[in-house]
Amino acid sequence: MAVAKDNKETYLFTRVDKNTKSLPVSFEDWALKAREILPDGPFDYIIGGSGVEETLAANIKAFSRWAIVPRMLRDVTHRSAHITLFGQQLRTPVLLAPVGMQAIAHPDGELATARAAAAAGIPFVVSTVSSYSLEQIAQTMGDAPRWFQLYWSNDREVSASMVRRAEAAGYSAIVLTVDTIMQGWKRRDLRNGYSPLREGKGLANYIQDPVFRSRLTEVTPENAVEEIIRGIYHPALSWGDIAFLREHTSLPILLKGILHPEDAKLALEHGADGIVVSNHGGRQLDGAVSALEALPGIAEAVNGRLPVLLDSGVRTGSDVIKAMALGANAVMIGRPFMLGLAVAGEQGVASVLDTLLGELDVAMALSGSNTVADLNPSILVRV
Ligand SMILES: Cc1cc2nc3c(=O)[nH]c(=O)nc-3n(C[C@H](O)[C@H](O)[C@H](O)COP(=O)(O)O)c2cc1C
Ligand SMILES: O=C(O)C(=O)c1ccccc1
Repeated sequence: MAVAKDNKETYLFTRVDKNTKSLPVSFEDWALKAREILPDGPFDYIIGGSGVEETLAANIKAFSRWAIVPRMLRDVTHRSAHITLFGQQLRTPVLLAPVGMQAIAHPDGELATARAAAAAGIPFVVSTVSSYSLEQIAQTMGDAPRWFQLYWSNDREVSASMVRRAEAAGYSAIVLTVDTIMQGWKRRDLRNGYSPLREGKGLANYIQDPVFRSRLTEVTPENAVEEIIRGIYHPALSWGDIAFLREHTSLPILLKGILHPEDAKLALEHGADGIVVSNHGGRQLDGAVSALEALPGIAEAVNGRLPVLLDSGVRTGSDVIKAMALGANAVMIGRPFMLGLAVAGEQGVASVLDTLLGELDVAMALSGSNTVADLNPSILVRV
């Protein structure tokens, strides 16, 4: 078959012409490979959810309850999935969710993820509990887009200091995670006796922080772990704390972990610039509503007044389309890229992204969608 090299429409054919056998092409296949490579502790930590993993399963099932009703004969030659988010032009509506302690998957951890994200032009949301410091990660990314995820600290000055550092290092938004005021109940980790935080895999940002350091009598990994654990679980977090954060940064602030439409309205009232509809990938409150089920009610409550992102269960290009059609302005993925990282480092993350974006492009074409504006409820049916 004659196949033009740079022709987008022949994406799949050119791909099949290449050797596609070397790396997995689905979430399930990446998970099988990662299972072979990783010890039980890290594998279960990454793949697992809380409780009986009801919400973890619900996140996936929710996507099957919607079907795309494709439109035909719409000339999709010049389609594009680009979006504008906080003034930033992005070629796709996909971001890498904040995932902490990435050295448990691969020794290069966030540095590998950052390089793959930068190469793909996809924003990387760097976690507070990353294995490399936010400055080191920024250095590998040049001008590529990056956001910083904040875990609130009991010691507000530590939070303020981290946000200042993120701003100085070229991060362009702050994602405050509000669903992790304590750790979810994770049976797998209890069974394995595994705590990557305790093992010191998430210290980098703290150890580098001048305010945090000033709180320790002696800066040792052991002391740092104890101090982090004292500070990171913060059941007293309340709407009043958003004002403090607002005073300490001029960057857009997103609240991650919103599931109730009333909380979406409160986020607006308290000056948030965006929200992430998320149940933390089914890792926090088991039995919680799936993110996709929560989305339409939240989109309605927000009514276009601020960007709504979604994560938890996005696995395929069609999933991206469904979330966008139900009101998301962008989506984030967590476990999919972590499995790629575990199996093949930077190349693995790059491959996961390449597959997802390829699927999204084909799904846009076959659903008759030229731009993200075509991704609206008129192309979905509840099944
Ligand atoms: C291993 C792991 C670590 C995570 N660490 C963080 C974190 O540090 N901060 C945060 O806000 N969310 C964290 N999350 C949640 C993700 O940001 C995201 O909400 C979730 O992975 C999305 O669901 P998905 O894995 O089904 O794509 C973590 C998720 C995983 C799997
Ligand atoms: O594992 C997680 O999902 C997570 O978000 C987290 C929270 C606190 C410390 C380390 C990771």
